[in-house]
Amino acid sequence: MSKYLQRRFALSEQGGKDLTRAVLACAAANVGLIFPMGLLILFLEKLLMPVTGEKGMEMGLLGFVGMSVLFLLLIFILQYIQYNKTFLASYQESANLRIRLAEKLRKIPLSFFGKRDLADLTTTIMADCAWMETAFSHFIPELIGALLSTAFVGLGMFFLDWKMALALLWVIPAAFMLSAGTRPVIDRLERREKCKKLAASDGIQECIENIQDIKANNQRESYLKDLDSKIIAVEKGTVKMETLNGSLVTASQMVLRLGMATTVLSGAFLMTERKLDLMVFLIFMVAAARIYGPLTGSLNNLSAVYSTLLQVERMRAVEEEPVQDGAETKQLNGYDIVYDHVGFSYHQNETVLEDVSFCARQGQVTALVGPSGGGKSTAARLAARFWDAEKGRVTIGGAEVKEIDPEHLLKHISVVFQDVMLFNNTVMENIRIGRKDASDKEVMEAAKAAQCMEFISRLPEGFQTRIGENGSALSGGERQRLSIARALLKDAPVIILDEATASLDVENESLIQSAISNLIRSKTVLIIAHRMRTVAQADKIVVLKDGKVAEEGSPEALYQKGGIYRHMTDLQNQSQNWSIG
Ligand SMILES: Nc1ncnc2c1ncn2[C@@H]1O[C@H](COP(=O)(O)OP(=O)(O)OP(=O)(O)O)[C@@H](O)[C@H]1O
Repeated sequence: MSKYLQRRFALSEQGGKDLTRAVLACAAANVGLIFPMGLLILFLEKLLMPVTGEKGMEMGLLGFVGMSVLFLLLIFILQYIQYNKTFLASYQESANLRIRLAEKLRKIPLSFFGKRDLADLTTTIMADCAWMETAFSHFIPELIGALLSTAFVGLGMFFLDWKMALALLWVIPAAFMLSAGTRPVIDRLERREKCKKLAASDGIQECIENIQDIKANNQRESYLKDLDSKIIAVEKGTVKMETLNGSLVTASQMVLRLGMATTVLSGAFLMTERKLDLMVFLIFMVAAARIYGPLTGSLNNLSAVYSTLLQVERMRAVEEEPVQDGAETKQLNGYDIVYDHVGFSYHQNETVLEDVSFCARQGQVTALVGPSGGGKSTAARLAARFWDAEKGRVTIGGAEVKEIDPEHLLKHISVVFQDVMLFNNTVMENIRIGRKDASDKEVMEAAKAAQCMEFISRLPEGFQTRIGENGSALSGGERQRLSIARALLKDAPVIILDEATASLDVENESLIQSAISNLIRSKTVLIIAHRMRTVAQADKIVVLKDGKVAEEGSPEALYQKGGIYRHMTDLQNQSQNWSIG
Protein backbone atom coordinates (compact mmCIF):
# COMPACT_ATOMS: atom_id res chain seq x y z
CA MET A 1 0.00 0.00 0.00
CA SER A 2 2.90 2.34 0.84
CA LYS A 3 4.31 2.09 -2.71
CA TYR A 4 0.86 2.64 -4.26
CA LEU A 5 0.21 5.76 -2.14
CA GLN A 6 3.71 7.04 -2.86
CA ARG A 7 3.14 6.71 -6.62
CA ARG A 8 -0.45 7.96 -6.66
CA PHE A 9 0.16 11.09 -4.58
CA ALA A 10 3.77 11.85 -5.63
CA LEU A 11 5.10 11.35 -2.10
CA SER A 12 8.59 10.72 -0.84
CA GLU A 13 9.36 7.16 0.27
CA GLN A 14 8.98 8.23 3.91
CA GLY A 15 5.76 10.09 3.00
CA GLY A 16 4.32 6.89 1.48
CA LYS A 17 5.16 4.93 4.66
CA ASP A 18 3.77 7.65 6.95
CA LEU A 19 0.54 7.89 4.96
CA THR A 20 0.10 4.10 5.15
CA ARG A 21 0.54 4.25 8.92
CA ALA A 22 -1.95 7.13 9.06
CA VAL A 23 -4.48 5.12 7.03
CA LEU A 24 -4.08 2.07 9.30
CA ALA A 25 -4.32 4.27 12.39
CA CYS A 26 -7.57 5.78 11.05
CA ALA A 27 -8.99 2.34 10.32
CA ALA A 28 -8.01 1.13 13.82
CA ALA A 29 -9.57 4.23 15.42
CA ASN A 30 -12.81 3.60 13.48
CA VAL A 31 -12.91 -0.06 14.52
CA GLY A 32 -12.04 0.95 18.09
CA LEU A 33 -15.26 2.97 18.28
CA ILE A 34 -17.24 -0.25 17.84
CA PHE A 35 -16.08 -1.70 21.17
CA PRO A 36 -18.12 0.60 23.44
CA MET A 37 -21.14 -0.18 21.26
CA GLY A 38 -20.50 -3.90 21.75
CA LEU A 39 -20.32 -3.32 25.48
CA LEU A 40 -23.63 -1.49 25.32
CA ILE A 41 -25.18 -4.49 23.55
CA LEU A 42 -23.91 -6.83 26.25
CA PHE A 43 -25.32 -4.49 28.88
CA LEU A 44 -28.67 -4.41 27.06
CA GLU A 45 -28.66 -8.19 26.76
CA LYS A 46 -28.22 -8.39 30.53
CA LEU A 47 -30.98 -5.84 31.14
CA LEU A 48 -33.38 -7.63 28.78
CA MET A 49 -32.70 -11.01 30.36
CA PRO A 50 -36.08 -11.13 32.14
CA VAL A 51 -37.87 -10.36 28.83
CA THR A 52 -35.85 -12.52 26.45
CA GLY A 53 -35.22 -15.33 28.94
CA GLU A 54 -31.74 -15.73 27.44
CA LYS A 55 -28.69 -16.01 29.62
CA GLY A 56 -26.65 -12.78 29.61
CA MET A 57 -22.99 -12.19 30.38
CA GLU A 58 -21.82 -12.96 33.90
CA MET A 59 -20.62 -9.43 34.73
CA GLY A 60 -21.75 -7.00 37.40
CA LEU A 61 -22.25 -3.26 37.06
CA LEU A 62 -18.71 -2.58 38.29
CA GLY A 63 -17.38 -4.90 35.60
CA PHE A 64 -19.22 -2.93 32.93
CA VAL A 65 -17.88 0.38 34.33
CA GLY A 66 -14.36 -1.07 34.38
CA MET A 67 -14.69 -2.30 30.78
CA SER A 68 -16.04 1.13 29.72
CA VAL A 69 -13.01 2.87 31.23
CA LEU A 70 -10.74 0.34 29.50
CA PHE A 71 -12.37 0.95 26.12
CA LEU A 72 -12.22 4.73 26.61
CA LEU A 73 -8.51 4.38 27.26
CA LEU A 74 -8.11 2.20 24.17
CA ILE A 75 -10.00 4.76 22.03
CA PHE A 76 -7.85 7.57 23.46
CA ILE A 77 -4.64 5.66 22.59
CA LEU A 78 -5.88 4.84 19.07
CA GLN A 79 -6.91 8.48 18.47
CA TYR A 80 -3.57 9.68 19.82
CA ILE A 81 -1.68 7.35 17.44
CA GLN A 82 -3.90 8.49 14.56
CA TYR A 83 -3.23 12.16 15.40
CA ASN A 84 0.50 11.58 15.61
CA LYS A 85 0.71 9.56 12.43
CA THR A 86 -1.49 11.83 10.36
CA PHE A 87 -0.82 15.40 11.47
CA LEU A 88 2.86 15.34 12.30
CA ALA A 89 3.71 13.18 9.29
CA SER A 90 1.61 15.28 6.91
CA TYR A 91 3.24 18.57 7.96
CA GLN A 92 6.64 16.94 7.59
CA GLU A 93 5.74 15.63 4.14
CA SER A 94 4.37 18.94 2.88
CA ALA A 95 7.49 20.74 4.18
CA ASN A 96 9.60 18.18 2.27
CA LEU A 97 7.42 18.67 -0.79
CA ARG A 98 7.97 22.44 -0.75
CA ILE A 99 11.72 21.99 -0.35
CA ARG A 100 11.76 19.42 -3.17
CA LEU A 101 9.88 21.79 -5.49
CA ALA A 102 12.10 24.75 -4.59
CA GLU A 103 15.22 22.60 -5.17
CA LYS A 104 13.80 21.55 -8.51
CA LEU A 105 13.06 25.13 -9.53
CA ARG A 106 16.67 26.01 -8.75
CA LYS A 107 17.86 23.52 -11.37
CA ILE A 108 15.22 23.97 -14.05
CA PRO A 109 16.33 25.98 -17.11
CA LEU A 110 14.95 29.52 -17.36
CA SER A 111 12.94 28.53 -20.43
CA PHE A 112 10.53 26.79 -18.03
CA PHE A 113 9.65 30.10 -16.38
CA GLY A 114 8.55 31.43 -19.74
CA LYS A 115 5.95 28.62 -19.89
CA ARG A 116 4.69 28.91 -16.28
CA ASP A 117 4.08 32.35 -14.86
CA LEU A 118 4.92 33.46 -11.33
CA ALA A 119 1.35 33.27 -9.97
CA ASP A 120 1.06 29.72 -11.29
CA LEU A 121 4.30 28.63 -9.63
CA THR A 122 3.52 30.41 -6.36
CA THR A 123 0.14 28.64 -6.33
CA THR A 124 1.85 25.30 -6.89
CA ILE A 125 4.37 25.80 -4.10
CA MET A 126 2.13 27.51 -1.56
CA ALA A 127 -1.57 26.74 -2.20
CA ASP A 128 -1.20 23.27 -3.72
CA CYS A 129 1.21 22.24 -0.95
CA ALA A 130 -1.16 23.63 1.71
CA TRP A 131 -3.97 21.63 0.11
CA MET A 132 -1.78 18.52 0.21
CA GLU A 133 -1.23 19.12 3.93
CA THR A 134 -4.99 18.89 4.54
CA ALA A 135 -5.29 15.99 2.11
CA PHE A 136 -2.60 13.95 3.92
CA SER A 137 -3.92 14.80 7.37
CA HIS A 138 -7.66 14.43 6.65
CA PHE A 139 -9.10 13.40 3.29
CA ILE A 140 -6.86 10.53 2.26
CA PRO A 141 -6.33 8.71 5.60
CA GLU A 142 -9.97 9.25 6.59
CA LEU A 143 -11.29 7.94 3.26
CA ILE A 144 -9.05 4.89 3.02
CA GLY A 145 -9.26 4.30 6.78
CA ALA A 146 -13.08 4.29 6.60
CA LEU A 147 -13.05 1.89 3.65
CA LEU A 148 -10.67 -0.47 5.45
CA SER A 149 -12.61 -0.46 8.72
CA THR A 150 -15.86 -0.97 6.77
CA ALA A 151 -14.34 -3.94 4.94
CA PHE A 152 -13.18 -5.37 8.27
CA VAL A 153 -16.51 -4.91 10.05
CA GLY A 154 -18.47 -5.93 6.91
CA LEU A 155 -16.60 -9.24 6.73
CA GLY A 156 -17.52 -9.97 10.35
CA MET A 157 -21.16 -9.13 9.61
CA PHE A 158 -21.24 -11.62 6.71
CA PHE A 159 -20.16 -14.37 9.10
CA LEU A 160 -22.87 -13.33 11.55
CA ASP A 161 -25.74 -13.21 9.02
CA TRP A 162 -25.14 -12.85 5.30
CA LYS A 163 -28.69 -11.66 4.46
CA MET A 164 -28.52 -8.86 7.01
CA ALA A 165 -24.97 -8.05 5.86
CA LEU A 166 -26.28 -7.61 2.30
CA ALA A 167 -29.08 -5.35 3.53
CA LEU A 168 -26.49 -3.31 5.44
CA LEU A 169 -23.74 -3.07 2.84
CA TRP A 170 -25.36 -2.92 -0.64
CA VAL A 171 -25.63 0.86 -0.44
CA ILE A 172 -21.85 1.37 -0.13
CA PRO A 173 -20.85 0.44 -3.72
CA ALA A 174 -23.99 2.24 -5.01
CA ALA A 175 -23.09 5.48 -3.18
CA PHE A 176 -19.44 5.38 -4.25
CA MET A 177 -20.32 4.52 -7.86
CA LEU A 178 -22.62 7.55 -8.03
CA SER A 179 -19.80 9.74 -6.79
CA ALA A 180 -17.10 8.14 -8.99
CA GLY A 181 -19.31 8.16 -12.11
CA THR A 182 -19.56 11.94 -12.08
CA ARG A 183 -15.82 12.40 -11.65
CA PRO A 184 -14.99 13.25 -15.31
CA VAL A 185 -17.48 16.15 -15.23
CA ILE A 186 -16.14 17.45 -11.93
CA ASP A 187 -12.55 17.09 -13.15
CA ARG A 188 -13.26 19.11 -16.27
CA LEU A 189 -14.99 21.84 -14.30
CA GLU A 190 -12.27 21.93 -11.71
CA ARG A 191 -9.54 22.37 -14.35
CA ARG A 192 -11.50 25.23 -15.87
CA GLU A 193 -11.92 26.85 -12.45
CA LYS A 194 -8.23 26.48 -11.71
CA CYS A 195 -7.40 28.43 -14.90
CA LYS A 196 -9.81 31.17 -13.85
CA LYS A 197 -8.26 31.34 -10.38
CA LEU A 198 -4.77 31.59 -11.86
CA ALA A 199 -5.88 34.34 -14.23
CA ALA A 200 -7.34 36.27 -11.27
CA SER A 201 -4.23 35.90 -9.09
CA ASP A 202 -2.09 36.82 -12.10
CA GLY A 203 -4.20 39.94 -12.58
CA ILE A 204 -3.89 40.93 -8.91
CA GLN A 205 -0.13 40.42 -8.97
CA GLU A 206 0.23 42.38 -12.20
CA CYS A 207 -1.93 45.19 -10.79
CA ILE A 208 0.24 45.49 -7.67
CA GLU A 209 3.48 45.37 -9.66
CA ASN A 210 2.37 47.92 -12.24
CA ILE A 211 0.27 50.22 -10.08
CA GLN A 212 2.57 53.15 -10.90
CA ASP A 213 2.14 52.75 -14.68
CA ILE A 214 -1.59 52.09 -14.36
CA LYS A 215 -2.02 55.35 -12.43
CA ALA A 216 0.32 57.31 -14.66
CA ASN A 217 -1.63 56.25 -17.76
CA ASN A 218 -4.97 56.90 -16.08
CA GLN A 219 -5.97 53.28 -16.66
CA ARG A 220 -7.12 52.59 -13.12
CA GLU A 221 -10.80 52.27 -13.95
CA SER A 222 -10.49 50.06 -17.03
CA TYR A 223 -7.80 47.93 -15.39
CA LEU A 224 -9.85 47.40 -12.24
CA LYS A 225 -12.92 46.62 -14.35
CA ASP A 226 -10.99 43.87 -16.10
CA LEU A 227 -9.68 42.58 -12.76
CA ASP A 228 -13.18 42.68 -11.27
CA SER A 229 -14.53 40.57 -14.12
CA LYS A 230 -11.79 37.97 -13.49
CA ILE A 231 -12.59 37.87 -9.77
CA ILE A 232 -16.34 37.63 -10.42
CA ALA A 233 -15.70 34.76 -12.85
CA VAL A 234 -13.86 32.92 -10.06
CA GLU A 235 -16.69 33.60 -7.62
CA LYS A 236 -19.36 32.35 -10.02
CA GLY A 237 -17.29 29.30 -10.95
CA THR A 238 -16.68 28.43 -7.30
CA VAL A 239 -20.39 28.68 -6.47
CA LYS A 240 -21.19 26.46 -9.47
CA MET A 241 -18.58 23.90 -8.44
CA GLU A 242 -19.72 23.88 -4.82
CA THR A 243 -23.36 23.50 -5.83
CA LEU A 244 -22.62 20.60 -8.14
CA ASN A 245 -20.23 18.95 -5.70
CA GLY A 246 -22.61 19.49 -2.77
CA SER A 247 -25.59 18.03 -4.69
CA LEU A 248 -23.63 14.95 -5.72
CA VAL A 249 -22.25 14.35 -2.25
CA THR A 250 -25.71 14.81 -0.70
CA ALA A 251 -27.24 12.40 -3.27
CA SER A 252 -24.58 9.77 -2.47
CA GLN A 253 -25.07 10.28 1.26
CA MET A 254 -28.82 9.82 0.81
CA VAL A 255 -28.21 6.55 -1.01
CA LEU A 256 -26.01 5.54 1.93
CA ARG A 257 -28.78 6.39 4.40
CA LEU A 258 -31.08 4.01 2.54
CA GLY A 259 -28.95 1.24 4.02
CA MET A 260 -30.33 1.99 7.49
CA ALA A 261 -33.87 1.53 6.19
CA THR A 262 -33.09 -1.74 4.42
CA THR A 263 -31.28 -3.06 7.53
CA VAL A 264 -34.23 -2.23 9.82
CA LEU A 265 -36.81 -3.60 7.37
CA SER A 266 -34.86 -6.79 6.64
CA GLY A 267 -34.16 -7.25 10.37
CA ALA A 268 -37.84 -6.79 11.28
CA PHE A 269 -38.89 -9.21 8.51
CA LEU A 270 -36.32 -11.86 9.50
CA MET A 271 -37.23 -11.55 13.19
CA THR A 272 -40.94 -12.07 12.49
CA GLU A 273 -39.93 -15.12 10.49
CA ARG A 274 -37.89 -16.18 13.56
CA LYS A 275 -34.78 -16.31 11.44
CA LEU A 276 -32.93 -13.58 13.37
CA ASP A 277 -32.18 -13.05 17.07
CA LEU A 278 -32.88 -9.70 18.70
CA MET A 279 -29.25 -9.49 19.82
CA VAL A 280 -27.93 -10.09 16.31
CA PHE A 281 -30.33 -7.44 15.04
CA LEU A 282 -29.02 -5.01 17.66
CA ILE A 283 -25.44 -5.80 16.62
CA PHE A 284 -26.35 -4.90 13.02
CA MET A 285 -27.91 -1.64 14.19
CA VAL A 286 -24.72 -0.78 16.07
CA ALA A 287 -22.61 -1.74 13.04
CA ALA A 288 -24.82 0.45 10.82
CA ALA A 289 -24.28 3.43 13.12
CA ARG A 290 -20.52 2.89 13.12
CA ILE A 291 -20.13 2.13 9.41
CA TYR A 292 -22.32 4.86 7.93
CA GLY A 293 -20.82 7.63 10.10
CA PRO A 294 -17.24 7.49 8.75
CA LEU A 295 -18.50 6.63 5.25
CA THR A 296 -20.74 9.70 5.10
CA GLY A 297 -17.67 11.81 5.89
CA SER A 298 -15.68 9.85 3.33
CA LEU A 299 -18.08 10.76 0.55
CA ASN A 300 -17.26 14.40 1.33
CA ASN A 301 -13.60 13.47 1.27
CA LEU A 302 -13.89 11.66 -2.04
CA SER A 303 -14.34 14.85 -4.07
CA ALA A 304 -11.48 16.42 -2.10
CA VAL A 305 -9.30 13.42 -2.98
CA TYR A 306 -10.15 13.94 -6.67
CA SER A 307 -9.03 17.58 -6.31
CA THR A 308 -5.85 16.36 -4.65
CA LEU A 309 -5.11 14.24 -7.72
CA LEU A 310 -5.30 17.40 -9.85
CA GLN A 311 -2.84 19.21 -7.58
CA VAL A 312 -0.57 16.15 -7.71
CA GLU A 313 -0.66 16.35 -11.51
CA ARG A 314 0.45 20.01 -11.41
CA MET A 315 3.27 19.23 -8.99
CA ARG A 316 4.36 16.27 -11.03
CA ALA A 317 4.62 18.52 -14.08
CA VAL A 318 7.19 20.62 -12.16
CA GLU A 319 8.95 17.58 -10.72
CA GLU A 320 9.26 15.86 -14.08
CA GLU A 321 10.66 18.92 -15.86
CA PRO A 322 14.19 18.08 -17.08
CA VAL A 323 16.92 19.84 -15.13
CA GLN A 324 20.15 21.39 -16.36
CA ASP A 325 22.92 19.15 -15.19
CA GLY A 326 26.60 18.82 -15.97
CA ALA A 327 29.99 18.07 -14.47
CA GLU A 328 30.94 19.80 -11.25
CA THR A 329 34.66 19.31 -11.68
CA LYS A 330 35.24 20.44 -15.27
CA GLN A 331 38.78 21.72 -15.72
CA LEU A 332 38.83 25.09 -17.52
CA ASN A 333 41.82 26.03 -19.61
CA GLY A 334 41.75 29.80 -19.07
CA TYR A 335 38.61 31.89 -19.46
CA ASP A 336 38.24 32.73 -23.15
CA ILE A 337 34.56 32.64 -24.16
CA VAL A 338 34.06 31.25 -27.67
CA TYR A 339 30.80 31.32 -29.62
CA ASP A 340 31.06 28.71 -32.33
CA HIS A 341 28.25 28.85 -34.96
CA VAL A 342 25.67 29.36 -32.24
CA GLY A 343 21.95 29.25 -33.02
CA PHE A 344 19.14 29.86 -30.53
CA SER A 345 15.43 30.71 -30.28
CA TYR A 346 13.09 31.17 -27.33
CA HIS A 347 10.10 29.78 -29.22
CA GLN A 348 9.54 27.54 -32.19
CA ASN A 349 9.47 29.18 -35.63
CA GLU A 350 11.61 32.16 -34.63
CA THR A 351 15.34 32.79 -34.76
CA VAL A 352 16.99 34.94 -32.14
CA LEU A 353 20.62 33.99 -32.83
CA GLU A 354 21.82 32.49 -36.11
CA ASP A 355 25.29 31.16 -36.79
CA VAL A 356 26.91 33.52 -34.26
CA SER A 357 30.70 33.08 -33.97
CA PHE A 358 33.11 35.32 -32.07
CA CYS A 359 35.58 35.13 -29.24
CA ALA A 360 35.77 37.16 -26.02
CA ARG A 361 39.38 36.83 -24.84
CA GLN A 362 40.59 36.67 -21.27
CA GLY A 363 42.13 39.98 -20.18
CA GLN A 364 40.09 41.88 -22.76
CA VAL A 365 36.84 43.78 -22.82
CA THR A 366 34.50 42.58 -25.54
CA ALA A 367 31.49 44.80 -26.14
CA LEU A 368 28.26 43.60 -27.69
CA VAL A 369 26.46 46.46 -29.39
CA GLY A 370 23.77 46.77 -32.01
CA PRO A 371 20.12 47.65 -32.56
CA SER A 372 17.54 46.77 -29.93
CA GLY A 373 16.36 43.15 -30.18
CA GLY A 374 19.51 42.12 -32.06
CA GLY A 375 20.27 39.34 -29.55
CA LYS A 376 22.99 40.88 -27.33
CA SER A 377 21.49 39.88 -23.98
CA THR A 378 20.55 36.47 -25.34
CA ALA A 379 24.14 35.81 -26.44
CA ALA A 380 25.44 36.83 -23.00
CA ARG A 381 22.85 34.63 -21.22
CA LEU A 382 23.99 31.57 -23.18
CA ALA A 383 27.52 31.99 -21.76
CA ALA A 384 26.09 31.88 -18.21
CA ARG A 385 23.80 28.92 -19.18
CA PHE A 386 20.62 30.80 -18.33
CA TRP A 387 19.50 29.08 -21.51
CA ASP A 388 21.29 26.43 -23.58
CA ALA A 389 22.33 27.03 -27.20
CA GLU A 390 20.35 24.91 -29.65
CA LYS A 391 22.95 24.87 -32.40
CA GLY A 392 26.72 25.22 -32.26
CA ARG A 393 28.73 25.53 -29.03
CA VAL A 394 29.51 28.12 -26.39
CA THR A 395 32.75 27.33 -24.57
CA ILE A 396 34.58 28.85 -21.63
CA GLY A 397 38.23 27.88 -21.28
CA GLY A 398 37.68 25.21 -23.95
CA ALA A 399 34.86 23.45 -22.07
CA GLU A 400 31.38 23.51 -23.51
CA VAL A 401 29.16 25.32 -20.99
CA LYS A 402 26.34 22.82 -21.62
CA GLU A 403 28.53 20.16 -20.03
CA ILE A 404 29.22 22.15 -16.86
CA ASP A 405 26.87 22.08 -13.87
CA PRO A 406 25.14 25.52 -13.89
CA GLU A 407 25.92 26.27 -10.26
CA HIS A 408 29.54 25.30 -10.75
CA LEU A 409 29.72 27.41 -13.93
CA LEU A 410 28.30 30.47 -12.19
CA LYS A 411 31.08 30.30 -9.62
CA HIS A 412 33.32 31.54 -12.44
CA ILE A 413 30.97 34.27 -13.64
CA SER A 414 29.76 37.58 -12.20
CA VAL A 415 26.68 38.95 -13.92
CA VAL A 416 25.47 42.52 -13.45
CA PHE A 417 22.09 43.19 -15.02
CA GLN A 418 20.33 46.42 -15.69
CA ASP A 419 17.34 45.12 -13.68
CA VAL A 420 19.01 44.70 -10.32
CA MET A 421 17.47 42.18 -7.96
CA LEU A 422 17.83 43.15 -4.31
CA PHE A 423 16.43 41.45 -1.22
CA ASN A 424 14.55 42.88 1.72
CA ASN A 425 17.59 42.67 3.94
CA THR A 426 20.42 44.94 5.11
CA VAL A 427 22.82 46.66 2.71
CA MET A 428 25.60 44.50 4.14
CA GLU A 429 23.79 41.22 3.41
CA ASN A 430 22.70 42.36 -0.04
CA ILE A 431 26.32 42.89 -1.04
CA ARG A 432 27.48 39.72 0.75
CA ILE A 433 25.32 37.66 -1.65
CA GLY A 434 28.30 38.04 -4.00
CA ARG A 435 30.38 35.87 -1.67
CA LYS A 436 28.70 34.31 1.35
CA ASP A 437 31.89 33.91 3.40
CA ALA A 438 33.14 37.49 2.89
CA SER A 439 33.98 39.40 6.07
CA ASP A 440 32.31 42.74 6.90
CA LYS A 441 35.60 44.45 6.02
CA GLU A 442 35.68 42.87 2.56
CA VAL A 443 32.04 43.85 1.97
CA MET A 444 32.86 47.44 2.95
CA GLU A 445 35.86 47.52 0.63
CA ALA A 446 33.74 46.30 -2.28
CA ALA A 447 31.11 48.94 -1.47
CA LYS A 448 33.82 51.59 -1.45
CA ALA A 449 35.22 50.48 -4.81
CA ALA A 450 31.71 50.54 -6.31
CA GLN A 451 31.19 54.15 -5.10
CA CYS A 452 28.47 53.16 -2.62
CA MET A 453 29.89 54.76 0.54
CA GLU A 454 28.42 58.19 -0.09
CA PHE A 455 24.79 56.98 -0.16
CA ILE A 456 25.28 54.22 2.44
CA SER A 457 26.58 56.78 4.96
CA ARG A 458 23.36 58.75 4.46
CA LEU A 459 21.17 55.74 5.34
CA PRO A 460 19.85 55.76 8.96
CA GLU A 461 21.76 52.67 10.03
CA GLY A 462 24.49 52.65 7.38
CA PHE A 463 25.35 49.11 6.26
CA GLN A 464 22.78 47.70 8.68
CA THR A 465 19.85 49.55 7.05
CA ARG A 466 17.16 47.29 5.58
CA ILE A 467 16.47 48.40 2.04
CA GLY A 468 12.85 47.22 1.57
CA GLU A 469 11.44 44.82 -0.98
CA ASN A 470 13.75 44.76 -4.01
CA GLY A 471 15.61 47.77 -2.60
CA SER A 472 12.55 50.04 -2.82
CA ALA A 473 14.24 52.52 -0.47
CA LEU A 474 17.07 53.17 -2.99
CA SER A 475 17.33 55.00 -6.30
CA GLY A 476 18.01 53.15 -9.58
CA GLY A 477 21.66 54.28 -9.62
CA GLU A 478 22.17 53.27 -5.98
CA ARG A 479 20.69 49.84 -6.61
CA GLN A 480 22.96 49.39 -9.60
CA ARG A 481 26.06 50.39 -7.61
CA LEU A 482 25.12 47.80 -4.96
CA SER A 483 24.96 45.11 -7.63
CA ILE A 484 28.38 46.18 -8.92
CA ALA A 485 29.69 45.95 -5.32
CA ARG A 486 28.34 42.40 -5.24
CA ALA A 487 30.22 41.54 -8.43
CA LEU A 488 33.41 43.16 -7.09
CA LEU A 489 33.11 41.03 -3.96
CA LYS A 490 32.57 37.85 -5.96
CA ASP A 491 35.71 38.61 -7.95
CA ALA A 492 34.94 35.99 -10.61
CA PRO A 493 37.24 35.54 -13.63
CA VAL A 494 34.41 36.13 -16.14
CA ILE A 495 32.30 39.26 -15.97
CA ILE A 496 29.10 39.92 -17.85
CA LEU A 497 27.79 43.47 -17.66
CA ASP A 498 24.35 43.78 -19.25
CA GLU A 499 23.57 47.49 -19.40
CA ALA A 500 25.21 47.69 -15.98
CA THR A 501 25.65 51.47 -15.99
CA ALA A 502 22.41 52.38 -17.73
CA SER A 503 20.73 53.82 -14.61
CA LEU A 504 23.65 56.02 -13.64
CA ASP A 505 24.03 59.72 -14.26
CA VAL A 506 27.14 60.93 -16.08
CA GLU A 507 29.00 61.79 -12.87
CA ASN A 508 28.30 58.43 -11.28
CA GLU A 509 28.96 56.59 -14.48
CA SER A 510 32.51 57.90 -14.69
CA LEU A 511 33.04 57.04 -11.00
CA ILE A 512 31.73 53.55 -11.64
CA GLN A 513 33.84 53.22 -14.77
CA SER A 514 36.94 53.41 -12.58
CA ALA A 515 35.46 50.78 -10.23
CA ILE A 516 34.68 48.58 -13.20
CA SER A 517 38.21 49.08 -14.50
CA ASN A 518 39.45 47.58 -11.20
CA LEU A 519 36.92 44.78 -11.46
CA ILE A 520 37.81 43.71 -14.95
CA ARG A 521 41.58 43.71 -14.81
CA SER A 522 42.93 40.47 -16.38
CA LYS A 523 39.42 39.06 -16.65
CA THR A 524 37.16 38.09 -19.52
CA VAL A 525 34.61 40.85 -19.83
CA LEU A 526 31.51 40.76 -21.97
CA ILE A 527 29.78 44.10 -21.84
CA ILE A 528 26.48 45.08 -23.38
CA ALA A 529 25.87 48.79 -23.68
CA HIS A 530 23.67 51.13 -25.63
CA ARG A 531 25.83 54.19 -24.98
CA MET A 532 28.71 53.97 -27.45
CA ARG A 533 30.98 56.09 -25.25
CA THR A 534 30.72 53.38 -22.54
CA VAL A 535 32.41 50.90 -24.86
CA ALA A 536 34.73 53.27 -26.76
CA GLN A 537 37.69 51.90 -24.77
CA ALA A 538 36.78 48.23 -25.32
CA ASP A 539 39.36 45.91 -26.91
CA LYS A 540 36.82 44.50 -29.29
CA ILE A 541 33.36 45.38 -30.52
CA VAL A 542 30.92 42.78 -31.83
CA VAL A 543 27.88 44.26 -33.57
CA LEU A 544 24.85 41.95 -33.40
CA LYS A 545 22.01 42.73 -35.77
CA ASP A 546 18.97 40.49 -36.33
CA GLY A 547 20.69 37.69 -34.45
CA LYS A 548 23.81 37.69 -36.64
CA VAL A 549 27.30 39.10 -36.23
CA ALA A 550 27.21 42.12 -38.55
CA GLU A 551 30.61 43.64 -37.66
CA GLU A 552 33.57 42.72 -35.48
CA GLY A 553 36.82 44.54 -34.67
CA SER A 554 38.43 47.26 -32.55
CA PRO A 555 36.36 50.45 -31.97
CA GLU A 556 38.78 52.46 -34.14
CA ALA A 557 38.74 49.95 -37.02
CA LEU A 558 34.94 49.71 -36.95
CA TYR A 559 34.60 53.49 -36.87
CA GLN A 560 36.87 53.76 -39.86
CA LYS A 561 34.88 51.09 -41.65
CA GLY A 562 31.83 53.35 -41.56
CA GLY A 563 29.22 50.63 -40.87
CA ILE A 564 26.58 50.14 -38.15
CA TYR A 565 28.96 50.93 -35.27
CA ARG A 566 29.93 54.24 -36.82
CA HIS A 567 26.33 55.08 -37.60
CA MET A 568 25.29 54.39 -33.99
CA THR A 569 28.23 56.38 -32.57
CA ASP A 570 27.52 59.41 -34.81
CA LEU A 571 23.82 59.27 -34.05
CA GLN A 572 24.49 59.29 -30.31
CA ASN A 573 26.97 62.15 -30.60
CA GLN A 574 24.34 64.16 -32.42
CA SER A 575 21.61 63.30 -29.91
CA GLN A 576 23.77 64.65 -27.07
CA ASN A 577 23.10 68.14 -28.46
CA TRP A 578 19.37 67.48 -28.64
CA SER A 579 17.01 69.29 -26.29
CA ILE A 580 13.24 69.74 -26.04
CA GLY A 581 12.05 72.65 -28.17
N1 LIG B 1 12.79 35.57 -22.21
C1 LIG B 1 12.45 35.73 -23.47
N2 LIG B 1 11.44 35.01 -23.99
C2 LIG B 1 11.08 35.16 -25.27
N3 LIG B 1 11.67 36.01 -26.14
C3 LIG B 1 12.67 36.76 -25.68
C4 LIG B 1 13.13 36.66 -24.32
N4 LIG B 1 14.14 37.54 -24.15
C5 LIG B 1 14.34 38.15 -25.35
N5 LIG B 1 13.47 37.69 -26.26
C6 LIG B 1 13.39 38.09 -27.67
O1 LIG B 1 14.62 37.77 -28.28
C7 LIG B 1 15.04 38.79 -29.14
C8 LIG B 1 16.43 39.28 -28.75
O2 LIG B 1 16.33 39.85 -27.47
P1 LIG B 1 17.61 40.36 -26.67
O3 LIG B 1 17.14 40.87 -25.34
O4 LIG B 1 18.64 39.31 -26.67
O5 LIG B 1 18.09 41.55 -27.59
P2 LIG B 1 19.02 42.77 -27.22
O6 LIG B 1 19.86 43.00 -28.43
O7 LIG B 1 19.73 42.54 -25.94
O8 LIG B 1 17.94 43.91 -27.07
P3 LIG B 1 18.02 45.25 -26.17
O9 LIG B 1 19.18 46.03 -26.67
O10 LIG B 1 16.73 45.93 -26.46
O11 LIG B 1 18.16 44.82 -24.76
C9 LIG B 1 13.98 39.87 -29.07
O12 LIG B 1 13.13 39.72 -30.19
C10 LIG B 1 13.24 39.59 -27.81
O13 LIG B 1 11.88 39.93 -27.92
